[in-house]
Amino acid sequence: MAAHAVRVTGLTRAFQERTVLDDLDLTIAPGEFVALLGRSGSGKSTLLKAIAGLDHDVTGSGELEVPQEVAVAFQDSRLLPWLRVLDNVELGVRPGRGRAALEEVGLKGRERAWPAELSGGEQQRVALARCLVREPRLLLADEPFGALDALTRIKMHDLLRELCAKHRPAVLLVTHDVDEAIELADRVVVLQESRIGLDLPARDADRTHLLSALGIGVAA
Ligand SMILES: Nc1ncnc2c1ncn2[C@@H]1O[C@H](COP(=O)(O)OP(=O)(O)OP(=O)(O)O)[C@@H](O)[C@H]1O
Repeated sequence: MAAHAVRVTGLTRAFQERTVLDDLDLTIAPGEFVALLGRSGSGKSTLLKAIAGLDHDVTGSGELEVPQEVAVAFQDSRLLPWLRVLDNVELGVRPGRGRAALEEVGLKGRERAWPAELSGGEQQRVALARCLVREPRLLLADEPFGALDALTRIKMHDLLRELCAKHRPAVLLVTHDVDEAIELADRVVVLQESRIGLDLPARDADRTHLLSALGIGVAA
């Protein structure tokens, strides 16, 4: 097995005059779950897109090593409205594995539904199933639960934890939610001033410390 699921060295990305990522390094081990925090506009999505291979304008002395089997989940499920749930899940992959994946995310029986007939949480479950059928070695998730209500979010946390324990992909989860990061991840990293400023095991991560790293003061 490869020594790492992601290895980024010297990654730089600028938009016009503004350098968003500057000579950034990040390594993720196989099976490791990393939560990426950072202030709004700090470059979290930019980093995720670069790792996903969706950004061809990254520059610098950058070296990007990412496995072939990558799946990406976004805040909106990005399901195609004209395809039924099962066809969305199996889009671009060999048919046949979608039913099992839908069962894994608790949507057995909804294969023939249209995306518009599903709730937001159910649509995110379909998006997770779509990731699962790809058997990813790396799952990149950009605020996948950001638009969900609190209760649905808790259920999705449980589901993601369960799926990760079973399939063991490496995960890079972009989130605004410090508690979500500590709860789900093995390791928490914070983007600060265009680089990884803070990098620590989730078990050592302290809520107040992380909030202050994000520039959010907490009253004692
Ligand atoms: N295509 C683009 N063109 C110009 N500027 C961009 C582009 N994409 C991102 N940026 C800028 O880069 C910076 C980082 O954006 P990014 O979306 O990565 O931040 P983020 O940390 O994910 O923010 P948020 O938490 O608010 O989603 C922002 O200032 C944004 O305006």
